[in-house]
Amino acid sequence: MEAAAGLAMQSRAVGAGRRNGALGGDRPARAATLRVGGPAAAPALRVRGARPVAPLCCVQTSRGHQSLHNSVDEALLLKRKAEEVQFELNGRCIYLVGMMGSGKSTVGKILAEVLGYSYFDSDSLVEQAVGMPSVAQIFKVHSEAFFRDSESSVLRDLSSMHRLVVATGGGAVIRPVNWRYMKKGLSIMLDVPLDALAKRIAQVGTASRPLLDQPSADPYTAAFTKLSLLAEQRGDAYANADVRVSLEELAAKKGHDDVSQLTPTDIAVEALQKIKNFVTEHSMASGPFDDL
Ligand SMILES: Nc1ncnc2c1ncn2[C@@H]1O[C@H](COP(=O)(O)OP(=O)(O)OP(=O)(O)O)[C@@H](O)[C@H]1O
Ligand SMILES: O=C(O)C1=C[C@@H](O)[C@@H](O)[C@H](O)C1
Ligand SMILES: [Mg+2]
Repeated sequence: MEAAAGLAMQSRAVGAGRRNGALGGDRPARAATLRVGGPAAAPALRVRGARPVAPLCCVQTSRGHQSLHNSVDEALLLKRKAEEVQFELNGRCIYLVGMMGSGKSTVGKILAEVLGYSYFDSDSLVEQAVGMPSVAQIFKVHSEAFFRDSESSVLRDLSSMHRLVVATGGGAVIRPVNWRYMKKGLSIMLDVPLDALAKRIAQVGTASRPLLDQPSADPYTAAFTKLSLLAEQRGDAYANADVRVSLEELAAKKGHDDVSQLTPTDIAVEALQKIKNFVTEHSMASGPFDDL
């Protein structure tokens, strides 16, 4: 099925083409072939506690001081990591994969902003292609199989472009053909403990996530039970990702008791570090990472 064949995309330029990388890394996303109707504007880069930066003399309490410094430090670290990886990334797209609620959209927007890439959410693109307001409705009116076909078409179309960060649907990993598309770029798996995922999802309810929506159970239990099953079924598929960011490992490295103490910026910084390691190893093993 070709629900997305007429996919109309306008690359929402989150600073696309704004930053320069060498080796053609400043190539703008090729949006001409695709027009996304009603693109969601990416929010400006948000770092925990960051506000329009007031002069330090205006910061009154020591806590405020601390928070401002933390925010500035985090933002600078993020920027430096992005600069380190930009050259070697060479315009290659980044695909975020992971379970529902793992932070693909949140981290994806930060990465797009700091790398000067455009950000897309594949679920939103499917909704636009099909002409329905939600994935839940597509599942209900059509079927999961119909949604999956459309998702593959969207990923195929995106795979011909450059300088994109794509937050994929949680189940995009299950189809081998999708990996053929995503392997044209670099994939990052966000590995989040199931308990943390279920808590995040329970906060907003399960209605927007048709695979988790079981009216008989409370949202946490419904999410946790189904996510456990999906994690077991999809473990191998997620392992195809080039890079894995484990929140448990990152929290331990930073001396936190719990993954909830990690900010999206912490996770984005770690993702950039892992990307850097991957492209460096890849270049050393098989020549420059520039076979776009
Ligand atoms: N590091 C984090 N710590 C705490 N909450 C987070 C973190 N990252 C994201 N969240 C929250 O978790 C929820 C899910 O995040 P997000 O939408 O980014 O995940 P996703 O993987 O894109 O999910 P979806 O399955 O809807 O596509 C959101 O409410 C978001 O604000
Ligand atoms: O994990 C999944 O299978 C899904 C995740 C969401 O992002 C949507 O793509 C849809 O609800 C299916
Ligand atoms: Mg998302």
